[in-house]
Amino acid sequence: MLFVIKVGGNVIDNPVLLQSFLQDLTAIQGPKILIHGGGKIATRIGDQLGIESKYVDGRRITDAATIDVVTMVYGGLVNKQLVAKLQALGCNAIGMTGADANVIPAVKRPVKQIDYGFVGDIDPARLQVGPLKAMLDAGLTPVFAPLTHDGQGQMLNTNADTIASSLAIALSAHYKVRLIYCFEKKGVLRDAQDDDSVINLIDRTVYAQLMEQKALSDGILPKLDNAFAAIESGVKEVLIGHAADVRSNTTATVAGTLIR
Ligand SMILES: Nc1ncnc2c1ncn2[C@@H]1O[C@H](COP(=O)(O)OP(=O)(O)O)[C@@H](O)[C@H]1O
Ligand SMILES: CC(=O)N[C@@H](CCC(=O)OP(=O)(O)O)C(=O)O
Repeated sequence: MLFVIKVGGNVIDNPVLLQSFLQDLTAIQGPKILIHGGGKIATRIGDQLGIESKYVDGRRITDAATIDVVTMVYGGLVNKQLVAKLQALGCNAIGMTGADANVIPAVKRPVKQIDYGFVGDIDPARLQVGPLKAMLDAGLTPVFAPLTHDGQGQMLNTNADTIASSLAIALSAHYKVRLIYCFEKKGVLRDAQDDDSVINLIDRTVYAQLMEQKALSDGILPKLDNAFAAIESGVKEVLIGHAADVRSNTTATVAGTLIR
């Protein structure tokens, strides 16, 4: 079993939670890949540089100044700090973006009503997973920043949840894959205000009901869309849960929300 594990910006921003998450990750035996976000950190550093973050429907508009900020923050600061912390724990991590070894080629999102700027859309069928297999065979743990490239020298910003599901889909041709989304809630909640209202299982029918009840908003929506894309494209298991539950989520006794 290959574990493809995504950790969000709210966990990365919490030093205590992050450290115990990285310890748990290190303890997971067998091949694993980490994908990290960091949207909140990019916003904070952008503010410090006088580059304001702009969003449409909760999605970042990545103009020329912003792609430089996110390349520095995701590909540099966050990625290298995670790699260094994992190395300190004895996990042989190797930092990656989608440009490295050409693992994730992307196309700049076409401009329709909204110009998202330098945002990359991915086709999982175009991913080059050969170099990743070689890294995993060598005992390395790839750590991906949410960045891709257009093959013509331009870096692109891609949502970390989407990178995780695309990698999971592409690797499912070679491994039995469990995709685990780790964030700061115990799973998908029936009531976003009640941290204990975790829904154990979500299928398309339940998803439609939750949408109708307006129980879902913000960042949980792309997470669920990406989770369904994965489960419908060859990924064996998809889980959404708390970062503190990552170890049990690699066993048979899962905590959080199972997607089916
Ligand atoms: N029903 C729900 N269950 C869980 N989270 C929800 C729900 N509705 C809205 N959310 C929000 O979605 C957020 C998760 O998305 P996001 O912040 O993008 O996570 P990450 O950075 O880990 O990818 C949660 O922090 C929560 O505020
Ligand atoms: C295009 C796009 O949405 N890119 C995201 C990438 C970071 C991310 O996904 O971070 P979290 O997982 O912490 O939310 C952004 O710049 O916000």
